[in-house]
Amino acid sequence: MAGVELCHAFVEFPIFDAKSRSLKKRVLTSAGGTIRTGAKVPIVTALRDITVSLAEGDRVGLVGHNGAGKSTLLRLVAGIYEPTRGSARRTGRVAPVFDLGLGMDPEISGLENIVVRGMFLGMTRRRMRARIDEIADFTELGDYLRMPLRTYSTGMRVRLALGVVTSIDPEILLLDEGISAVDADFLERARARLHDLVARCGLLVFASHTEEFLLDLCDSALWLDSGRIVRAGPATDVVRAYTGSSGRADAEPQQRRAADDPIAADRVLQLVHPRVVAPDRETPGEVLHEDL
Ligand SMILES: Nc1ncnc2c1ncn2[C@@H]1O[C@H](COP(=O)(O)OP(=O)(O)OP(=O)(O)O)[C@@H](O)[C@H]1O
Repeated sequence: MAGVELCHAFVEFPIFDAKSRSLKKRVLTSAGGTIRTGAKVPIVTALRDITVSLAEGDRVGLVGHNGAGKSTLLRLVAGIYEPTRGSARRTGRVAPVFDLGLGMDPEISGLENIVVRGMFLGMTRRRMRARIDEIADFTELGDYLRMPLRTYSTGMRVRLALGVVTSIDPEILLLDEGISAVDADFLERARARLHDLVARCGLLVFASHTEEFLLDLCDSALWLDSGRIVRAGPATDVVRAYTGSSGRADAEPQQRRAADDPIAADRVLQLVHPRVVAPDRETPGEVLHEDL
C-alpha cells in the first residue's frame, strides 16, 4: 500500500555563495521561499512545518505561485531531499516524473531509450521490453525508433518520453507540470494514457499551474505559499480559490497573511482536507483529523 507521512517537515537550503551583506535581515518576497540571514550563511526555507498524511487512492494537486515550494515538496516526497527538520516517510515505489526528457540518452536509439527511461522510473528491463511495441505504436515514430535520439525533433522526443512515462506502473506517482507543457494536439491523444496511468498508480501528487489539468487528474489539493500549506481540501475548492484569488490585484496580501500566520493556516486546514494533519506547537504530531 502506497503512503506518505510528512511530520513537521522543513526543507532549508544554506546558500554558501550568496552576497549575504546585501540581503535584508529577513526577506519575504512575493515569489519564492523565505530567505533568513541570521545564521552565518543565508538560508532559504523552501518548506516549513509541513505535516501531511497521504494514503493509497489519494490524487493530490499542488498549487502555489512561483517559488511557493511545490517542486521541493515533490522532491521531499520522492526522497530526493530529506527534511532538514521533522520527518518524511514513504511506503511504495516512487516514480518521479519531473522532466520528460530526464534520463534520455541522445546517443542511443529510441527503442533503447524506452527501456533505459523506464528502468529510470523503477521498471524492470523485462517489463519495459514487453511494452516496447505498444509504446512504439503510440509514438507513431516508426523507423525513427531505430535512430539515435539526437536525430529527433523536440516534438518527436516528447512523443517518445510521454509514451514511456505513461507506460509505467508506479505505486507513488509524482508529476511536475512539465508533463502538461507539451504540444496540445499530442497531449489530447496522450490524455487517455495519462488517465490510465493515474488510475493504476497507488497515489498521485501533481504540481501544476494549469487548473484544467489539476481538476482533471486530482480530487484533492494543497495550496502552498512561502513553503507553508495555507489551504487544503477538495481540488475544486482549493484550485478555484487559488486561481480566483491570484488573479485579483488584492489577493496577494491575503495569501501572505495566511502564510505568515501558522494559526490562520491551521484553521484553514481544519476546515478541509481530511488527512492533512495541522501543525500544533503545543502538541507536536497530534492528529487533528481522523480519516473521514
Ligand atoms: N536547490 C536549491 N537551492 C536553494 N534554493 C532553492 C533550491 N531549490 C528551491 N529553492 C528555493 O525554494 C523555494 C521553493 O522553490 P520550488 O522550486 O519548490 O518552488 P515551486 O513552487 O516549484 O515554483 P515554480 O512554480 O516556479 O516551479 C524558492 O524560493 C526557491 O528559490
